[in-house]
Amino acid sequence: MSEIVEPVIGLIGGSGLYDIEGLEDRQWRRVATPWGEPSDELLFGRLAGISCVFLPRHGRGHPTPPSALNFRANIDALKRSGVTDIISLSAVGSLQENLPPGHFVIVDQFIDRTFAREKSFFGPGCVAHVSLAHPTCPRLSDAIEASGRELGLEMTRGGTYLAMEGPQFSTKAESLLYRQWGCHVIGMTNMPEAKLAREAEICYASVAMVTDFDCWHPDHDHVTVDQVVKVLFSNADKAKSLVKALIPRVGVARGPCPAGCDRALDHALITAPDSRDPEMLRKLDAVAGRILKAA
Ligand SMILES: CSC[C@H]1O[C@H](OP(=O)(O)O)[C@H](O)[C@@H]1O
Ligand SMILES: Nc1ncnc2[nH]cnc12
Repeated sequence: MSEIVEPVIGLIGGSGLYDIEGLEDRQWRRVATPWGEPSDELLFGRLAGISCVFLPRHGRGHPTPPSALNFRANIDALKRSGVTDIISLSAVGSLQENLPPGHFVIVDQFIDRTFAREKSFFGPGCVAHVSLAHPTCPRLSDAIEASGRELGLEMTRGGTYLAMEGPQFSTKAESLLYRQWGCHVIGMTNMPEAKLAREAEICYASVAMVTDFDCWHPDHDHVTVDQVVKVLFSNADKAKSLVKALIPRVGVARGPCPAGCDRALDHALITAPDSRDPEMLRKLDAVAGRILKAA
């Protein structure tokens, strides 16, 4: 693959981010998927002439908790809409002293402790195993870092996001354990989102915006939603500036992803062509269309 691609940027807005300002030709549209309903309609528009698609992760008004999110429908809907790059914007708790509320972390690793979610597009009738050694896209993360530095945001490049099931926040014992594991931030949503983006061959990067110190810190109150929401709004303003700066940087026509995110399925399918379930293949039309059409 050597062609030049015009990126279509997908933005997944987490808690506190239910809209994107400054989009031209804005249109909220329902996108149907074989995996069910996404969290909400998708907002289509252009920013600096670049095509963007925004999805509020929990829906407008935040009706949907983390465990009830249809992650497969969300990622499929973005893929089906032509999205090449996903920037996830998320509220997180901090597990490190040097990452205070208001700080942004460009996540590069995850530990997935979620257990009540559909985590793959593949399954009986079409089995695939993609690599997740490096679950985020370095090219996209470079662009986020450059834009964040330009804006003077307090930002750290690299960090491990502990994905918990929720909806309750962690116990102190859990929080201390995750610190021992070397995790930097904790949230409830980036998994299986990042896994599914990889299966769908979409570059994925995550901006984790710290709202609290979870419950491990001896000098801070334990996390509450009130406390999170207080910080959320100032984080959301910074996130909106970041997005505005970032889109022209990510949106330039470019070649294939140097890390291979856009070719993740090249060596992942193991089910022999004549053992594949046609119904399953139909559902995979958007996610794995590139590779299935070539087969
Ligand atoms: C309102 S605090 C807990 C909530 O916020 C985070 O969600 P998101 O990543 O969509 O910003 C966290 O993971 C929880 O779902
Ligand atoms: N402390 C925390 N734990 C899990 N998810 C969060 N989102 C924001 N703060 C959080």
